[in-house]
Amino acid sequence: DSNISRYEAEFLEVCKIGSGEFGSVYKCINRLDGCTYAVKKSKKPIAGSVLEKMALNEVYAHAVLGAHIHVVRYYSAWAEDNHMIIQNEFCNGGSLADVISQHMQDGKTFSEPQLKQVLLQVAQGLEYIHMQGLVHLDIKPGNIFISHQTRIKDGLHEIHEDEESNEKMQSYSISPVYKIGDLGHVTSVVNPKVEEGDIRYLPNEILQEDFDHLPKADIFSLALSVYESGGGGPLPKNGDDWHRIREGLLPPLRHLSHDLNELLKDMVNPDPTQRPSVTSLVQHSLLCPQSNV
Ligand SMILES: Cn1cc(CCO)c2c3c(c(-c4ccccc4Cl)cc21)C(=O)NC3=O
Repeated sequence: DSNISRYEAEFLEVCKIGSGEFGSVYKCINRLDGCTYAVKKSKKPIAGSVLEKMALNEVYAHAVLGAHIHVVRYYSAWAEDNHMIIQNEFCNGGSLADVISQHMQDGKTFSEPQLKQVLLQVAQGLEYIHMQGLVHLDIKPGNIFISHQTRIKDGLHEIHEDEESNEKMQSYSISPVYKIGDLGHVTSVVNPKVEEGDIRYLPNEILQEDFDHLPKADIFSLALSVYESGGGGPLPKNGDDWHRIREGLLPPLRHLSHDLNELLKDMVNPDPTQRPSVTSLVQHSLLCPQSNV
């Protein structure tokens, strides 16, 4: 194979923005279009292995899931020098997990209107995924990315922290946009190949290998992601606390309304058929615009 790296040829690597057993993610500027992207480099998985299936799965899912404002946009993927590389939309506001750990440090938390925005926007992204006959299966704060845009006098334009012109521009920031990322566990509802997601956000039926209501597993994980964003974390990985939540016992968050606490409780109902569908969520009176100003 040619020893010129497409990664080096096409991108200027700005900095590493994440790493884990999956590989590393870099903030990169494309030399041709000048735009910023998130580029993940992972060791090329062994041919025929589960990891290879997941890596291909992720690319197939992105390809099917075209463009939706609440799903991180995919641009390209390729293999080079024994690595898999995927180029995605860069979200400049970090992940929901970053915001939660920031809140833990400075003792702050999301307000009710902000939490409703997280719930509504991620539900809209999930509705798009479910409508394609797919499920995410790893919804969690670490996979929900945030994009801040500033609206200048006329039109929208992304802020880049290194852009000194911001203060001169008459710009003001508008509310953040939440986007579902990391499609590595995405599978089809009809012919599921389930790779379990993060145990802290997983409903019990998936652990029991009951895959008859997969879309409702995403609803369960979304509820716990919002619950943790509202200060209900850190969430248990096992033990009695883990099982209590799976029995539907979710201690109410005191600074939130009874209605929002009840909605989150409905979303973690032990019986997946009793949890609201994503369509009923996005139309829920509690989440519609006039109710959360
Ligand atoms: C760790 N990390 C930090 C970020 C930036 C958040 O401000 C990030 C992104 C992505 C991803 C990502 C996740 C899974 C697969 C591929 C990618 Cl590029 C990971 C990211 C992604 O697809 N888009 C991102 O912004």
